[in-house]
Amino acid sequence: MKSVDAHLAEILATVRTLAPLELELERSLGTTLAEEVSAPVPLPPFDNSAMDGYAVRAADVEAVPVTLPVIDDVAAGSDELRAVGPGHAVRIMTGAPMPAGADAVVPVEWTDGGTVSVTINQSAPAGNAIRRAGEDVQAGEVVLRPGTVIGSAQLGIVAGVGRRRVWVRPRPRVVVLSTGAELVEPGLPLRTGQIWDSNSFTLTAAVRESGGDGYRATTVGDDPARFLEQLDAQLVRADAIITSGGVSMGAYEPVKEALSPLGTVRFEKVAMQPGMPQGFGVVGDDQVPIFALPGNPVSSFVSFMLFVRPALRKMRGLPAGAPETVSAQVMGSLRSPAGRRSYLRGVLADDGAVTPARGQGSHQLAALASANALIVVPEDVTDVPAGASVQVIRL
Ligand SMILES: Nc1nc2c(c(=O)[nH]1)N[C@H]1C(S)=C(S)[C@@H](COP(=O)(O)OP(=O)(O)OC[C@H]3O[C@@H](n4cnc5c(N)ncnc54)[C@H](O)[C@@H]3O)O[C@H]1N2
Ligand code: MOO
Repeated sequence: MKSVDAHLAEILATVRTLAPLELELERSLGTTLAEEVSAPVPLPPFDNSAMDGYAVRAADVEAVPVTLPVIDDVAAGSDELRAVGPGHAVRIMTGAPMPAGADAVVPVEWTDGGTVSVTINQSAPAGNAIRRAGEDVQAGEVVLRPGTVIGSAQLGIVAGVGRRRVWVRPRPRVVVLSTGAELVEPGLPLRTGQIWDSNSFTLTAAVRESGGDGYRATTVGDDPARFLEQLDAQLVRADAIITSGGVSMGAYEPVKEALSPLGTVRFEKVAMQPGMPQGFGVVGDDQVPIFALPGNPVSSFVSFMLFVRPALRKMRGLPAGAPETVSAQVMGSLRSPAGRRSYLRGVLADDGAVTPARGQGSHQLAALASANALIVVPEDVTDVPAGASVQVIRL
């Protein structure tokens, strides 16, 4: 059997980092920056007031109380400014440019709030409540480097330096296609032998959580020809395809039957539990990577975490490898098949104790939903006693 590490290595060697493109700022959330972004001007661009109050000469408010004439009113955005002469005050708002001559701002709370003249009750030292030009960023300074994932604050600074469009590696578009004649859309009634399709929802959501744009395609039954038609229709909008089901040893395995003859997708047994049957390869003229995951709900989810998620990171231009693990102490005994690496579901507490979930079957989706960690049991270990130290992957 192929090892988990060898399978991941093959996947990472096959998938390519997506080419950069220039996107409108609004569409760049969750993408990876592919250029250096710098500020064309200093930020703030000019000295300005940090508070609503009065711009004065500090020397004029050393002895208080003092009453000064208010010679002007400046709001943020004002561009016609009168200089503040000795003994004068200018009413000023937060963000408004400092008028020439003034070297301090007295907050309105320290005054009587007058508009013709103002009585100041507390001294303000030179520089008080002034935000200097370039205090955030100098002109020409780099604010974001390539490889940065654009979140809300990063999107904000791109706008803040005046950019409308930005070069990024896009979020990978991933089409999720589940197969199985027994599958029914949630919301519709079940007949004997049917189950509601959950995998396509789980996997599409997992794509989104992993920084991709997941598209859930219509489920296909057990007919390989129908599967190929649907795959063909979806390829135009996909940077990667995920299928679920139809990859093991049964009589109706549409994914395996449809893809094996192409010669570009391999179906193998990977030494893990759950998730042993795996298909991976490329399809179509553009050699789109395809992950043919096993149909059991826990198996497809675990396969996604181990293989698809790192691949999506590589496509996004981010460092990619096996999921990180942390040490934990297991609160019950565990069993694992010899020669296979197990990923058992557990609840990891803040104190580093991990409690195995009640159901460890590949079909026990509720137990997966109750878990927040996968407990990793190495290939050469078959019994883990309660209290042992284990490695876990946080979900
Ligand atoms: N004789 C053997 N039988 C099986 C083997 C084997 O090695 N020899 N492997 C088992 C393992 S391990 C797995 S995992 C499954 C993988 O099966 P398939 O990928 O072919 O998936 P299906 O047969 O279509 O379905 C398996 C199971 O999962 C349910 N399912 C499928 N799709 C969905 C979905 N979208 N939402 C919810 N549940 C789904 C399906 O009803 C089946 O119960 O094969 C074992 N058998
Ligand atoms: O390997 Mo299967 O994925 O255990 O249920």
